Amino acid sequence: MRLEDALTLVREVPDFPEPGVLFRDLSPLLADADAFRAVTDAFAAEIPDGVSTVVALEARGFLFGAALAAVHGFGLVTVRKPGKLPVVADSVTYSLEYGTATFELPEGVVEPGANVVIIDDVLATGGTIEAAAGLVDRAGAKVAAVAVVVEIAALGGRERLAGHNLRSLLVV
Ligand SMILES: O=P(O)(O)OC[C@H]1O[C@H](OP(=O)(O)OP(=O)(O)O)[C@H](O)[C@@H]1O
Ligand SMILES: Nc1ncnc2[nH]cnc12
Repeated sequence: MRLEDALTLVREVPDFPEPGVLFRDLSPLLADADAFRAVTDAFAAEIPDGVSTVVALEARGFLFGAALAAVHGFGLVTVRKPGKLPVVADSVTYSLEYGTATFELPEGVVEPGANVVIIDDVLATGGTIEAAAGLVDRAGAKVAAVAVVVEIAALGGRERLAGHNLRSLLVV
């Protein structure tokens, strides 16, 4: 399936999870095997040479990050919401379009000096990815690229992540 056809499966849901938010729901895209594969392959084409590791962000970033890592041969690091990891290297609290959250990085899985790519489903304000990039940076690794399926341009995430190599498959 062509990437542009796969991306037509992103669904818009008004007023979720709170009034005023237009939620971009990737469930229909994930449910279509050809579309999911097209997105996974499109991500792979965006990864710079020298990247060893995919850093995937809980929860929806896990889906795309794990598929990319498994199909295209990268290690996978999961950045998790609090209370899930038995051994935590570092944590950060951040705000996103509709609230605040905390991320934790597992101990001993980000190699200092490694080149990593951060994968998530949606870039909105950029708070989530900025927080994850901070964890990677403090672990001594390099964020070689950041890639998302959907970038919501009006929310300014790209500006907030200035200086990062940001790749978006769909800008809305
Ligand atoms: O650019 P931002 O304004 O930071 O928002 C983007 C983040 O919001 C969503 O995650 P959410 O925390 O809702 O969690 P989920 O993936 O666990 O559903 C989405 O998956 C991104 O991670
Ligand atoms: N509008 C939105 N749709 C889906 N995920 C989001 N994360 C933050 N804002 C979002």
